[in-house]
Amino acid sequence: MLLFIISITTTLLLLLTFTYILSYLLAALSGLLNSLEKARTQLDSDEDDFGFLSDLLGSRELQALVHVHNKINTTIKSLQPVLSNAEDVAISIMREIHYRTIPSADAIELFAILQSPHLQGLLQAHDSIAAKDFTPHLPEIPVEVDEDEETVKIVQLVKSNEPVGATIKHDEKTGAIIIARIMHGGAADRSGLIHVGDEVQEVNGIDVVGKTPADVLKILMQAQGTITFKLVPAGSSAYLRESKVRVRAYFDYDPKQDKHIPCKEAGLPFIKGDILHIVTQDDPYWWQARKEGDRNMRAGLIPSRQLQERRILSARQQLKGSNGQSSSGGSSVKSPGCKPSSNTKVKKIIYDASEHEDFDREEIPTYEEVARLYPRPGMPRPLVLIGPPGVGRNELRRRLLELDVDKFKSPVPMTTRAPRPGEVDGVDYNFVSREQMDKESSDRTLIEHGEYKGHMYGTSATHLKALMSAGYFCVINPHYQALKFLRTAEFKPYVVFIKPPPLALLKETRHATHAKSTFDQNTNREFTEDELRMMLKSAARIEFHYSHWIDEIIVNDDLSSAFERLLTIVQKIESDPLWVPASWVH
Ligand SMILES: Nc1ncnc2c1ncn2[C@@H]1O[C@H](COP(=O)(O)OP(=O)(O)OP(=O)(O)O)[C@@H](O)[C@H]1O
Repeated sequence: MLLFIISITTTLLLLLTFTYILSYLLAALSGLLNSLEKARTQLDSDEDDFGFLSDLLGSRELQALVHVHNKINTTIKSLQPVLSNAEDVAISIMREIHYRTIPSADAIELFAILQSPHLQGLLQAHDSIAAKDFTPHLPEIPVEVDEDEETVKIVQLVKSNEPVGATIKHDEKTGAIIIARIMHGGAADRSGLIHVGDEVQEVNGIDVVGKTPADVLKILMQAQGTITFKLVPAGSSAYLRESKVRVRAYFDYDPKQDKHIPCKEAGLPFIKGDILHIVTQDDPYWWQARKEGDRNMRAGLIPSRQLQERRILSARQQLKGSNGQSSSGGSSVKSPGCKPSSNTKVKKIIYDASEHEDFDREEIPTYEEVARLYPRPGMPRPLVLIGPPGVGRNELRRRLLELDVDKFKSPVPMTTRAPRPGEVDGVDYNFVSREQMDKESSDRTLIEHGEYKGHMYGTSATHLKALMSAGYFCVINPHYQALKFLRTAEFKPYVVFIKPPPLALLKETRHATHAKSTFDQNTNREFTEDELRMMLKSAARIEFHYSHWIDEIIVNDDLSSAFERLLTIVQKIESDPLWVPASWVH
Protein backbone atom coordinates (compact mmCIF):
# COMPACT_ATOMS: atom_id res chain seq x y z
CA MET A 1 0.00 0.00 0.00
CA LEU A 2 1.21 3.38 -0.80
CA LEU A 3 0.26 6.46 1.05
CA PHE A 4 1.17 9.88 -0.11
CA ILE A 5 0.82 12.84 2.10
CA ILE A 6 1.38 16.24 0.69
CA SER A 7 0.83 19.44 2.52
CA ILE A 8 -1.73 21.78 0.97
CA THR A 9 -3.34 25.03 1.85
CA THR A 10 -7.00 25.46 2.69
CA THR A 11 -7.60 26.74 -0.83
CA LEU A 12 -6.29 23.56 -2.30
CA LEU A 13 -8.55 21.56 0.00
CA LEU A 14 -11.52 23.47 -1.33
CA LEU A 15 -10.36 22.82 -4.88
CA LEU A 16 -10.01 19.11 -4.18
CA THR A 17 -13.53 19.00 -2.80
CA PHE A 18 -14.74 20.87 -5.82
CA THR A 19 -13.02 18.50 -8.28
CA TYR A 20 -14.58 15.54 -6.52
CA ILE A 21 -18.07 16.99 -6.80
CA LEU A 22 -17.50 18.10 -10.37
CA SER A 23 -17.21 14.55 -11.56
CA TYR A 24 -20.66 13.68 -10.31
CA LEU A 25 -23.19 16.50 -10.47
CA LEU A 26 -23.65 19.57 -12.53
CA ALA A 27 -26.10 20.79 -9.95
CA ALA A 28 -23.40 20.63 -7.35
CA LEU A 29 -21.63 23.41 -9.20
CA SER A 30 -24.28 25.98 -8.48
CA GLY A 31 -24.72 24.56 -4.99
CA LEU A 32 -21.04 25.01 -4.38
CA LEU A 33 -21.17 28.56 -5.66
CA ASN A 34 -24.02 29.34 -3.29
CA SER A 35 -22.27 27.84 -0.33
CA LEU A 36 -19.06 29.66 -1.10
CA GLU A 37 -20.33 32.80 0.58
CA LYS A 38 -21.09 30.78 3.69
CA ALA A 39 -17.64 29.22 3.67
CA ARG A 40 -16.07 32.63 3.41
CA THR A 41 -17.32 33.51 6.87
CA GLN A 42 -16.40 30.14 8.37
CA LEU A 43 -12.92 29.67 6.96
CA ASP A 44 -10.04 31.86 7.78
CA SER A 45 -8.59 32.07 4.31
CA ASP A 46 -7.32 34.49 1.73
CA GLU A 47 -9.86 36.80 0.03
CA ASP A 48 -8.05 36.37 -3.27
CA ASP A 49 -8.58 32.62 -3.12
CA PHE A 50 -12.30 33.07 -2.58
CA GLY A 51 -12.50 35.58 -5.42
CA PHE A 52 -10.67 33.18 -7.69
CA LEU A 53 -12.95 30.27 -6.79
CA SER A 54 -16.08 32.28 -7.17
CA ASP A 55 -15.03 33.47 -10.67
CA LEU A 56 -14.06 29.99 -11.64
CA LEU A 57 -17.29 28.36 -10.49
CA GLY A 58 -19.36 30.98 -12.24
CA SER A 59 -17.46 30.89 -15.53
CA ARG A 60 -19.30 29.70 -18.67
CA GLU A 61 -16.24 27.68 -19.77
CA LEU A 62 -16.39 25.57 -16.65
CA GLN A 63 -20.11 25.01 -17.00
CA ALA A 64 -19.56 23.86 -20.59
CA LEU A 65 -16.75 21.60 -19.45
CA VAL A 66 -18.94 19.97 -16.86
CA HIS A 67 -21.62 19.40 -19.50
CA VAL A 68 -19.08 17.73 -21.78
CA HIS A 69 -17.79 15.65 -18.90
CA ASN A 70 -21.24 14.41 -17.98
CA LYS A 71 -22.04 13.62 -21.59
CA ILE A 72 -18.88 11.59 -22.08
CA ASN A 73 -19.45 9.82 -18.80
CA THR A 74 -22.92 8.64 -19.82
CA THR A 75 -21.76 7.61 -23.31
CA ILE A 76 -18.79 5.65 -21.99
CA LYS A 77 -21.00 3.76 -19.56
CA SER A 78 -23.09 2.46 -22.46
CA LEU A 79 -19.99 1.37 -24.43
CA GLN A 80 -18.62 -2.04 -23.55
CA PRO A 81 -15.75 -3.75 -25.39
CA VAL A 82 -16.76 -6.92 -27.19
CA LEU A 83 -13.38 -8.47 -26.50
CA SER A 84 -10.05 -7.53 -25.05
CA ASN A 85 -7.87 -9.84 -27.13
CA ALA A 86 -8.29 -8.36 -30.59
CA GLU A 87 -4.56 -8.82 -31.19
CA ASP A 88 -4.81 -12.59 -30.61
CA VAL A 89 -7.81 -12.80 -32.90
CA ALA A 90 -5.86 -11.00 -35.62
CA ILE A 91 -2.96 -13.44 -35.23
CA SER A 92 -5.23 -16.46 -35.47
CA ILE A 93 -6.84 -15.02 -38.62
CA MET A 94 -3.37 -14.51 -40.09
CA ARG A 95 -2.52 -18.12 -39.26
CA GLU A 96 -5.72 -19.33 -40.85
CA ILE A 97 -4.92 -17.44 -44.05
CA HIS A 98 -1.38 -18.65 -43.97
CA TYR A 99 -2.44 -22.29 -43.88
CA ARG A 100 -4.70 -21.94 -46.88
CA THR A 101 -2.96 -23.62 -49.78
CA ILE A 102 -4.26 -21.08 -52.26
CA PRO A 103 -5.46 -17.99 -50.37
CA SER A 104 -7.86 -15.73 -52.24
CA ALA A 105 -6.81 -12.22 -53.24
CA ASP A 106 -9.08 -10.87 -50.49
CA ALA A 107 -7.45 -13.12 -47.92
CA ILE A 108 -3.99 -11.96 -48.99
CA GLU A 109 -5.12 -8.34 -48.77
CA LEU A 110 -6.60 -8.95 -45.33
CA PHE A 111 -3.32 -10.54 -44.25
CA ALA A 112 -1.38 -7.49 -45.42
CA ILE A 113 -3.78 -5.19 -43.55
CA LEU A 114 -3.57 -7.22 -40.35
CA GLN A 115 0.20 -7.33 -40.62
CA SER A 116 0.61 -3.57 -40.89
CA PRO A 117 2.31 -2.11 -37.81
CA HIS A 118 -0.32 0.65 -37.57
CA LEU A 119 -3.19 -1.77 -37.32
CA GLN A 120 -1.29 -3.91 -34.86
CA GLY A 121 -0.65 -0.81 -32.77
CA LEU A 122 -4.33 0.05 -32.93
CA LEU A 123 -5.37 -3.43 -31.84
CA GLN A 124 -2.84 -3.34 -29.01
CA ALA A 125 -4.24 0.01 -27.86
CA HIS A 126 -7.78 -1.36 -28.13
CA ASP A 127 -6.89 -4.37 -25.98
CA SER A 128 -5.20 -2.21 -23.36
CA ILE A 129 -8.21 0.07 -23.15
CA ALA A 130 -10.65 -2.84 -23.13
CA ALA A 131 -8.68 -4.48 -20.33
CA LYS A 132 -8.63 -1.11 -18.54
CA ASP A 133 -4.84 -1.28 -18.36
CA PHE A 134 -4.79 2.47 -18.26
CA THR A 135 -6.56 2.78 -14.92
CA PRO A 136 -4.13 4.69 -12.74
CA HIS A 137 -3.39 3.45 -9.24
CA LEU A 138 -4.19 6.52 -7.27
CA PRO A 139 -2.60 7.21 -3.96
CA GLU A 140 -4.85 7.29 -0.97
CA ILE A 141 -6.26 10.62 0.10
CA PRO A 142 -3.99 12.24 2.66
CA VAL A 143 -5.02 11.80 6.26
CA GLU A 144 -2.47 14.08 7.83
CA VAL A 145 -1.62 17.47 6.55
CA ASP A 146 1.32 19.49 7.63
CA GLU A 147 0.28 22.95 6.65
CA ASP A 148 3.70 24.44 7.14
CA GLU A 149 5.47 22.36 4.56
CA GLU A 150 4.25 23.26 1.16
CA THR A 151 7.40 22.24 -0.67
CA VAL A 152 8.05 18.93 1.02
CA LYS A 153 6.34 15.71 0.13
CA ILE A 154 6.16 12.68 2.31
CA VAL A 155 5.97 9.37 0.59
CA GLN A 156 5.40 6.06 2.31
CA LEU A 157 6.25 2.74 0.72
CA VAL A 158 5.78 -0.62 2.35
CA LYS A 159 8.96 -2.63 2.38
CA SER A 160 8.41 -6.04 0.84
CA ASN A 161 10.56 -8.43 -1.18
CA GLU A 162 10.32 -5.95 -3.96
CA PRO A 163 13.03 -3.25 -4.01
CA VAL A 164 11.94 0.37 -3.74
CA GLY A 165 12.81 0.80 -7.40
CA ALA A 166 14.90 3.93 -7.10
CA THR A 167 18.60 4.61 -6.78
CA ILE A 168 20.19 7.54 -4.99
CA LYS A 169 23.36 9.55 -5.40
CA HIS A 170 25.18 12.55 -4.04
CA ASP A 171 24.41 15.74 -5.89
CA GLU A 172 27.89 16.99 -6.71
CA LYS A 173 26.87 20.63 -6.57
CA THR A 174 24.75 20.74 -3.43
CA GLY A 175 26.02 17.66 -1.61
CA ALA A 176 22.42 16.57 -1.07
CA ILE A 177 21.22 12.99 -1.46
CA ILE A 178 19.05 12.93 -4.56
CA ILE A 179 17.05 10.33 -6.46
CA ALA A 180 19.31 9.28 -9.32
CA ARG A 181 17.08 6.86 -11.16
CA ILE A 182 13.55 5.52 -11.01
CA MET A 183 13.09 1.97 -12.20
CA HIS A 184 10.20 1.63 -14.61
CA GLY A 185 7.28 -0.23 -13.10
CA GLY A 186 8.94 -0.40 -9.69
CA ALA A 187 7.23 0.64 -6.47
CA ALA A 188 8.58 4.19 -6.70
CA ASP A 189 7.53 4.56 -10.32
CA ARG A 190 4.10 3.11 -9.72
CA SER A 191 3.54 5.60 -6.94
CA GLY A 192 4.12 8.40 -9.42
CA LEU A 193 5.33 10.44 -6.47
CA ILE A 194 9.08 10.03 -6.46
CA HIS A 195 11.00 11.59 -9.30
CA VAL A 196 14.55 11.83 -10.53
CA GLY A 197 16.21 14.80 -8.88
CA ASP A 198 14.02 14.78 -5.73
CA GLU A 199 16.12 15.50 -2.68
CA VAL A 200 15.89 12.97 0.15
CA GLN A 201 15.78 14.76 3.49
CA GLU A 202 14.58 12.09 5.86
CA VAL A 203 14.14 8.35 5.84
CA ASN A 204 11.89 7.02 8.58
CA GLY A 205 12.30 10.23 10.51
CA ILE A 206 16.10 10.04 10.38
CA ASP A 207 17.65 13.18 8.99
CA VAL A 208 19.88 12.21 6.08
CA VAL A 209 21.09 15.68 5.17
CA GLY A 210 24.89 15.52 5.10
CA LYS A 211 24.92 11.71 5.04
CA THR A 212 26.39 9.59 2.26
CA PRO A 213 24.33 7.38 -0.08
CA ALA A 214 25.88 4.36 1.71
CA ASP A 215 24.54 5.66 5.06
CA VAL A 216 21.08 6.01 3.55
CA LEU A 217 21.25 2.54 2.09
CA LYS A 218 22.12 1.21 5.56
CA ILE A 219 19.02 2.87 7.01
CA LEU A 220 16.92 1.42 4.23
CA MET A 221 18.31 -2.08 4.77
CA GLN A 222 17.54 -1.96 8.45
CA ALA A 223 14.04 -0.56 7.98
CA GLN A 224 11.09 -2.87 8.41
CA GLY A 225 7.49 -2.39 7.29
CA THR A 226 6.64 1.05 6.05
CA ILE A 227 9.42 3.33 4.87
CA THR A 228 8.66 7.01 5.00
CA PHE A 229 10.62 9.41 2.83
CA LYS A 230 10.63 13.12 3.24
CA LEU A 231 11.51 14.57 -0.14
CA VAL A 232 12.01 17.98 -1.62
CA PRO A 233 10.57 17.72 -5.12
CA ALA A 234 12.89 18.34 -8.05
CA GLY A 235 12.22 21.51 -10.04
CA SER A 236 10.82 19.56 -12.96
CA SER A 237 9.84 16.01 -12.37
CA ALA A 238 11.21 13.81 -15.09
CA TYR A 239 8.48 12.09 -17.01
CA LEU A 240 9.48 8.55 -17.82
CA ARG A 241 8.54 7.71 -21.35
CA GLU A 242 8.70 4.05 -22.12
CA SER A 243 10.58 3.09 -25.24
CA LYS A 244 9.35 0.32 -27.51
CA VAL A 245 12.78 -1.11 -28.22
CA ARG A 246 13.22 -4.87 -27.92
CA VAL A 247 16.66 -6.45 -28.06
CA ARG A 248 18.02 -9.96 -28.05
CA ALA A 249 20.81 -10.38 -25.52
CA TYR A 250 23.97 -12.03 -26.72
CA PHE A 251 25.53 -12.64 -23.33
CA ASP A 252 24.54 -13.91 -19.90
CA TYR A 253 24.17 -11.34 -17.16
CA ASP A 254 24.01 -11.85 -13.42
CA PRO A 255 23.74 -8.57 -11.48
CA LYS A 256 24.83 -10.36 -8.30
CA GLN A 257 28.26 -10.90 -9.88
CA ASP A 258 28.48 -7.33 -11.14
CA LYS A 259 30.67 -5.22 -8.90
CA HIS A 260 29.78 -1.99 -10.65
CA ILE A 261 26.02 -2.06 -10.83
CA PRO A 262 24.60 0.90 -8.84
CA CYS A 263 22.20 -1.38 -6.95
CA LYS A 264 22.36 -5.18 -7.14
CA GLU A 265 18.73 -5.63 -6.12
CA ALA A 266 17.68 -3.41 -9.02
CA GLY A 267 19.56 -5.56 -11.56
CA LEU A 268 17.81 -7.74 -14.11
CA PRO A 269 19.44 -11.13 -14.64
CA PHE A 270 19.17 -12.64 -18.12
CA ILE A 271 20.73 -15.23 -20.31
CA LYS A 272 21.96 -15.23 -23.87
CA GLY A 273 19.06 -15.31 -26.30
CA ASP A 274 16.55 -13.63 -23.96
CA ILE A 275 14.39 -10.93 -25.53
CA LEU A 276 14.48 -7.79 -23.44
CA HIS A 277 12.16 -4.81 -23.60
CA ILE A 278 14.38 -1.77 -23.15
CA VAL A 279 12.27 0.68 -21.23
CA THR A 280 14.73 3.54 -21.08
CA GLN A 281 18.20 4.26 -22.42
CA ASP A 282 18.49 7.62 -20.70
CA ASP A 283 21.56 6.62 -18.75
CA PRO A 284 24.52 5.93 -21.06
CA TYR A 285 25.75 3.05 -18.87
CA TRP A 286 22.66 1.50 -17.32
CA TRP A 287 19.56 0.78 -19.28
CA GLN A 288 16.29 -0.24 -17.72
CA ALA A 289 14.67 -3.33 -19.12
CA ARG A 290 12.05 -6.00 -18.60
CA LYS A 291 12.08 -9.51 -19.95
CA GLU A 292 9.68 -9.80 -22.83
CA GLY A 293 6.52 -11.54 -21.76
CA ASP A 294 7.39 -11.14 -18.08
CA ARG A 295 4.28 -10.18 -16.17
CA ASN A 296 6.37 -8.34 -13.63
CA MET A 297 6.02 -4.71 -14.63
CA ARG A 298 9.09 -3.65 -12.69
CA ALA A 299 12.06 -2.86 -14.89
CA GLY A 300 15.59 -3.80 -13.87
CA LEU A 301 19.01 -2.38 -14.57
CA ILE A 302 21.18 -3.91 -17.27
CA PRO A 303 24.50 -2.73 -18.67
CA SER A 304 24.05 -0.54 -21.73
CA ARG A 305 25.47 -1.64 -25.07
CA GLN A 306 28.26 0.87 -24.68
CA LEU A 307 29.18 -0.40 -21.22
CA GLN A 308 29.00 -4.05 -22.24
CA GLU A 309 31.15 -3.46 -25.33
CA ARG A 310 33.74 -1.82 -23.16
CA ARG A 311 33.65 -4.74 -20.77
CA ILE A 312 34.08 -7.30 -23.54
CA LEU A 313 36.92 -5.34 -25.08
CA SER A 314 38.70 -5.01 -21.80
CA ALA A 315 38.20 -8.73 -21.03
CA ARG A 316 39.63 -9.58 -24.47
CA GLN A 317 42.51 -7.26 -23.86
CA GLN A 318 43.27 -8.91 -20.54
CA LEU A 319 43.10 -12.37 -22.06
CA LYS A 320 45.38 -11.26 -24.84
CA GLY A 321 47.82 -9.88 -22.33
CA SER A 322 47.75 -13.01 -20.22
CA ASN A 323 48.28 -15.60 -22.96
CA GLY A 324 49.99 -13.45 -25.56
CA GLN A 325 47.52 -14.25 -28.33
CA SER A 326 44.27 -13.11 -29.83
CA SER A 327 41.42 -13.60 -27.46
CA SER A 328 38.67 -13.89 -30.00
CA GLY A 329 38.72 -17.64 -30.00
CA GLY A 330 38.92 -18.73 -26.41
CA SER A 331 41.23 -21.57 -25.43
CA SER A 332 38.66 -24.32 -25.57
CA VAL A 333 37.97 -23.80 -29.21
CA LYS A 334 41.32 -22.68 -30.46
CA SER A 335 43.35 -25.64 -31.35
CA PRO A 336 45.61 -26.28 -34.28
CA GLY A 337 43.96 -29.69 -34.31
CA CYS A 338 40.83 -27.97 -35.59
CA LYS A 339 42.22 -27.75 -39.03
CA PRO A 340 41.82 -31.09 -40.73
CA SER A 341 45.11 -32.49 -41.96
CA SER A 342 45.47 -32.13 -45.69
CA ASN A 343 45.96 -35.82 -46.42
CA THR A 344 42.65 -36.93 -44.93
CA LYS A 345 40.39 -34.00 -45.64
CA VAL A 346 39.38 -33.87 -49.27
CA LYS A 347 36.07 -32.11 -49.63
CA LYS A 348 33.89 -32.42 -52.68
CA ILE A 349 33.55 -28.66 -52.77
CA ILE A 350 36.27 -26.67 -51.14
CA TYR A 351 34.78 -24.16 -48.78
CA ASP A 352 37.91 -24.72 -46.83
CA ALA A 353 38.24 -21.26 -45.44
CA SER A 354 41.31 -20.98 -43.31
CA GLU A 355 40.21 -21.75 -39.80
CA HIS A 356 42.40 -18.87 -38.62
CA GLU A 357 40.69 -16.26 -40.73
CA ASP A 358 37.12 -17.35 -40.63
CA PHE A 359 35.66 -15.19 -37.92
CA ASP A 360 34.87 -11.57 -37.82
CA ARG A 361 37.04 -10.47 -34.98
CA GLU A 362 35.75 -6.95 -34.86
CA GLU A 363 32.29 -8.00 -33.92
CA ILE A 364 31.34 -7.49 -30.29
CA PRO A 365 28.00 -9.15 -29.75
CA THR A 366 26.03 -7.45 -26.98
CA TYR A 367 22.43 -6.71 -27.92
CA GLU A 368 20.66 -6.74 -31.23
CA GLU A 369 17.50 -4.75 -31.75
CA VAL A 370 14.73 -7.11 -32.76
CA ALA A 371 11.10 -6.99 -33.84
CA ARG A 372 8.46 -9.62 -34.45
CA LEU A 373 8.22 -10.90 -37.99
CA TYR A 374 4.89 -12.45 -38.90
CA PRO A 375 4.99 -15.33 -41.36
CA ARG A 376 3.93 -14.25 -44.80
CA PRO A 377 1.77 -16.64 -46.79
CA GLY A 378 3.63 -17.97 -49.79
CA MET A 379 6.94 -16.51 -48.60
CA PRO A 380 8.49 -18.87 -46.04
CA ARG A 381 11.85 -17.86 -44.64
CA PRO A 382 14.73 -20.06 -45.86
CA LEU A 383 15.98 -22.62 -43.39
CA VAL A 384 19.76 -22.54 -43.10
CA LEU A 385 21.51 -25.51 -41.53
CA ILE A 386 25.00 -24.84 -40.34
CA GLY A 387 27.33 -27.14 -38.49
CA PRO A 388 30.72 -28.81 -38.54
CA PRO A 389 31.72 -31.11 -41.42
CA GLY A 390 30.09 -34.53 -41.25
CA VAL A 391 27.56 -33.70 -38.54
CA GLY A 392 24.58 -34.69 -40.69
CA ARG A 393 23.27 -31.52 -42.31
CA ASN A 394 23.02 -33.12 -45.75
CA GLU A 395 21.22 -36.09 -44.32
CA LEU A 396 18.63 -33.88 -42.58
CA ARG A 397 18.18 -31.68 -45.63
CA ARG A 398 17.81 -34.72 -47.89
CA ARG A 399 15.11 -36.14 -45.62
CA LEU A 400 13.23 -32.86 -45.68
CA LEU A 401 13.35 -32.62 -49.50
CA GLU A 402 12.20 -36.22 -49.76
CA LEU A 403 9.28 -35.58 -47.43
CA ASP A 404 7.61 -33.14 -49.79
CA VAL A 405 9.33 -32.47 -53.09
CA ASP A 406 6.76 -29.82 -54.04
CA LYS A 407 7.33 -27.83 -50.91
CA PHE A 408 11.00 -28.04 -49.95
CA LYS A 409 13.73 -27.01 -52.38
CA SER A 410 17.44 -26.33 -52.37
CA PRO A 411 19.22 -24.26 -54.99
CA VAL A 412 21.20 -26.45 -57.38
CA PRO A 413 24.94 -25.82 -56.98
CA MET A 414 26.94 -24.43 -59.88
CA THR A 415 30.21 -25.79 -61.20
CA THR A 416 32.66 -25.04 -63.97
CA ARG A 417 33.60 -28.70 -64.38
CA ALA A 418 32.19 -30.80 -67.20
CA PRO A 419 29.21 -33.03 -66.47
CA ARG A 420 30.04 -36.62 -65.58
CA PRO A 421 28.17 -39.46 -67.22
CA GLY A 422 24.63 -39.58 -65.82
CA GLU A 423 24.73 -36.06 -64.39
CA VAL A 424 21.87 -33.84 -65.52
CA ASP A 425 22.33 -30.09 -66.02
CA GLY A 426 20.04 -28.17 -63.65
CA VAL A 427 19.49 -31.25 -61.47
CA ASP A 428 22.85 -32.37 -60.16
CA TYR A 429 24.61 -29.10 -60.96
CA ASN A 430 24.15 -26.03 -63.07
CA PHE A 431 27.11 -26.46 -65.41
CA VAL A 432 28.45 -23.00 -66.21
CA SER A 433 31.52 -21.40 -67.76
CA ARG A 434 34.32 -20.01 -65.65
CA GLU A 435 33.52 -16.51 -66.97
CA GLN A 436 29.98 -16.80 -65.72
CA MET A 437 31.17 -18.03 -62.37
CA ASP A 438 33.79 -15.24 -62.14
CA LYS A 439 31.11 -12.71 -62.96
CA GLU A 440 28.76 -14.05 -60.28
CA SER A 441 31.64 -13.98 -57.85
CA SER A 442 32.57 -10.37 -58.66
CA ASP A 443 28.89 -9.35 -58.64
CA ARG A 444 28.68 -10.88 -55.18
CA THR A 445 25.72 -13.02 -56.11
CA LEU A 446 27.20 -16.23 -54.72
CA ILE A 447 26.18 -17.43 -51.29
CA GLU A 448 29.42 -19.38 -51.16
CA HIS A 449 32.03 -20.60 -53.57
CA GLY A 450 35.31 -22.45 -53.71
CA GLU A 451 37.76 -24.19 -55.97
CA TYR A 452 38.61 -27.86 -56.09
CA LYS A 453 41.02 -29.55 -58.50
CA GLY A 454 40.96 -26.52 -60.80
CA HIS A 455 37.15 -26.31 -60.98
CA MET A 456 34.93 -23.80 -59.31
CA TYR A 457 31.84 -24.69 -57.30
CA GLY A 458 29.29 -22.38 -55.78
CA THR A 459 25.69 -21.66 -54.85
CA SER A 460 23.92 -18.80 -56.53
CA ALA A 461 21.92 -16.35 -54.46
CA THR A 462 19.91 -15.53 -57.58
CA HIS A 463 18.71 -19.11 -57.72
CA LEU A 464 17.82 -19.08 -54.04
CA LYS A 465 15.85 -15.85 -54.50
CA ALA A 466 13.99 -17.31 -57.48
CA LEU A 467 12.95 -20.36 -55.42
CA MET A 468 11.88 -18.14 -52.53
CA SER A 469 9.80 -15.91 -54.80
CA ALA A 470 8.14 -19.00 -56.26
CA GLY A 471 6.95 -19.78 -52.73
CA TYR A 472 9.16 -22.79 -51.99
CA PHE A 473 10.40 -23.56 -48.53
CA CYS A 474 14.14 -23.36 -49.18
CA VAL A 475 16.62 -25.44 -47.20
CA ILE A 476 20.33 -24.86 -47.56
CA ASN A 477 23.37 -26.05 -45.70
CA PRO A 478 26.15 -23.66 -46.59
CA HIS A 479 29.50 -23.14 -44.91
CA TYR A 480 28.96 -21.10 -41.76
CA GLN A 481 30.84 -18.18 -43.33
CA ALA A 482 27.93 -17.77 -45.73
CA LEU A 483 25.85 -16.49 -42.80
CA LYS A 484 27.46 -13.08 -43.21
CA PHE A 485 26.07 -12.96 -46.74
CA LEU A 486 22.69 -14.48 -45.96
CA ARG A 487 21.74 -12.74 -42.76
CA THR A 488 19.98 -9.79 -44.39
CA ALA A 489 16.46 -8.41 -44.73
CA GLU A 490 16.41 -9.81 -48.25
CA PHE A 491 16.75 -13.47 -47.20
CA LYS A 492 15.57 -13.36 -43.58
CA PRO A 493 17.09 -16.79 -42.91
CA TYR A 494 16.16 -18.99 -39.96
CA VAL A 495 19.47 -20.43 -38.83
CA VAL A 496 19.66 -23.84 -37.19
CA PHE A 497 22.92 -25.11 -35.80
CA ILE A 498 23.26 -28.87 -36.13
CA LYS A 499 25.42 -29.83 -33.21
CA PRO A 500 27.14 -33.15 -32.58
CA PRO A 501 26.43 -34.90 -29.26
CA PRO A 502 29.31 -35.54 -26.81
CA LEU A 503 32.07 -37.83 -28.10
CA ALA A 504 30.83 -41.11 -26.59
CA LEU A 505 27.35 -40.70 -28.05
CA LEU A 506 28.75 -39.39 -31.33
CA LYS A 507 30.87 -42.52 -31.68
CA GLU A 508 28.02 -44.79 -30.67
CA THR A 509 25.40 -43.30 -33.03
CA ARG A 510 27.75 -43.04 -36.02
CA HIS A 511 29.13 -46.55 -35.61
CA ALA A 512 25.63 -47.96 -35.20
CA THR A 513 24.62 -46.70 -38.67
CA HIS A 514 28.06 -47.11 -40.26
CA ALA A 515 27.91 -43.37 -41.01
CA LYS A 516 30.09 -42.45 -43.98
CA SER A 517 32.94 -40.07 -43.37
CA THR A 518 32.62 -36.86 -45.35
CA PHE A 519 36.26 -36.04 -44.71
CA ASP A 520 37.48 -38.17 -47.58
CA GLN A 521 35.26 -38.24 -50.62
CA ASN A 522 37.26 -40.88 -52.38
CA THR A 523 36.69 -43.64 -49.88
CA ASN A 524 33.59 -45.17 -48.50
CA ARG A 525 34.81 -45.60 -44.97
CA GLU A 526 33.36 -44.69 -41.60
CA PHE A 527 34.49 -41.70 -39.51
CA THR A 528 37.74 -42.19 -37.61
CA GLU A 529 37.85 -41.16 -33.96
CA ASP A 530 40.14 -38.26 -34.92
CA GLU A 531 37.56 -37.01 -37.39
CA LEU A 532 34.79 -37.18 -34.80
CA ARG A 533 36.99 -35.20 -32.40
CA MET A 534 37.61 -32.63 -35.15
CA MET A 535 33.87 -32.42 -35.68
CA LEU A 536 33.40 -31.58 -32.01
CA LYS A 537 36.14 -28.96 -32.00
CA SER A 538 34.80 -27.35 -35.12
CA ALA A 539 31.29 -27.33 -33.62
CA ALA A 540 32.62 -25.60 -30.51
CA ARG A 541 34.30 -22.97 -32.65
CA ILE A 542 31.17 -22.29 -34.67
CA GLU A 543 29.01 -22.06 -31.58
CA PHE A 544 31.49 -19.79 -29.84
CA HIS A 545 31.75 -17.34 -32.70
CA TYR A 546 28.37 -17.54 -34.36
CA SER A 547 25.93 -18.29 -31.56
CA HIS A 548 24.43 -14.80 -31.86
CA TRP A 549 23.30 -15.61 -35.37
CA ILE A 550 21.83 -18.99 -34.51
CA ASP A 551 18.07 -19.16 -34.00
CA GLU A 552 17.96 -22.73 -32.79
CA ILE A 553 20.22 -25.68 -31.98
CA ILE A 554 19.49 -29.31 -32.80
CA VAL A 555 21.77 -31.88 -31.23
CA ASN A 556 22.07 -34.60 -33.82
CA ASP A 557 22.37 -37.66 -31.60
CA ASP A 558 19.48 -39.84 -32.66
CA LEU A 559 18.81 -39.05 -36.31
CA SER A 560 15.03 -39.57 -36.20
CA SER A 561 14.63 -37.32 -33.17
CA ALA A 562 16.82 -34.66 -34.80
CA PHE A 563 14.63 -34.83 -37.89
CA GLU A 564 11.47 -34.55 -35.76
CA ARG A 565 12.87 -31.42 -34.19
CA LEU A 566 13.61 -30.03 -37.61
CA LEU A 567 9.99 -30.59 -38.63
CA THR A 568 8.80 -28.75 -35.53
CA ILE A 569 11.06 -25.86 -36.49
CA VAL A 570 9.66 -25.84 -40.02
CA GLN A 571 6.16 -25.59 -38.57
CA LYS A 572 7.24 -22.77 -36.30
CA ILE A 573 8.77 -20.80 -39.18
CA GLU A 574 5.53 -21.19 -41.11
CA SER A 575 3.13 -20.20 -38.40
CA ASP A 576 4.67 -18.25 -35.53
CA PRO A 577 5.61 -14.60 -35.29
CA LEU A 578 9.35 -14.76 -34.56
CA TRP A 579 11.90 -12.25 -33.35
CA VAL A 580 14.26 -11.06 -36.08
CA PRO A 581 16.65 -8.10 -36.43
CA ALA A 582 14.45 -4.99 -36.35
CA SER A 583 15.88 -3.81 -39.69
CA TRP A 584 14.26 -6.82 -41.40
CA VAL A 585 10.82 -5.66 -40.38
CA HIS A 586 10.89 -1.88 -40.57
N1 LIG B 1 22.35 -38.82 -36.05
C1 LIG B 1 23.04 -39.62 -36.85
N2 LIG B 1 23.27 -40.88 -36.47
C2 LIG B 1 23.98 -41.70 -37.28
N3 LIG B 1 24.47 -41.36 -38.46
C3 LIG B 1 24.27 -40.11 -38.89
C4 LIG B 1 23.55 -39.19 -38.11
N4 LIG B 1 23.48 -38.02 -38.78
C5 LIG B 1 24.15 -38.19 -39.92
N5 LIG B 1 24.62 -39.45 -40.01
C6 LIG B 1 25.41 -40.01 -41.09
O1 LIG B 1 26.66 -39.31 -41.08
C7 LIG B 1 27.17 -39.24 -42.40
C8 LIG B 1 27.52 -37.82 -42.72
O2 LIG B 1 26.32 -37.06 -42.74
P1 LIG B 1 26.12 -35.88 -43.78
O3 LIG B 1 26.65 -36.23 -45.13
O4 LIG B 1 24.75 -35.44 -43.68
O5 LIG B 1 27.10 -34.81 -43.13
P2 LIG B 1 27.24 -33.27 -43.48
O6 LIG B 1 26.99 -32.51 -42.25
O7 LIG B 1 26.44 -32.91 -44.64
O8 LIG B 1 28.76 -33.20 -43.81
P3 LIG B 1 29.56 -32.25 -44.83
O9 LIG B 1 29.14 -30.87 -44.45
O10 LIG B 1 30.97 -32.54 -44.51
O11 LIG B 1 29.15 -32.63 -46.20
C9 LIG B 1 26.09 -39.82 -43.30
O12 LIG B 1 26.43 -41.18 -43.59
C10 LIG B 1 24.84 -39.75 -42.46
O13 LIG B 1 23.90 -40.73 -42.83
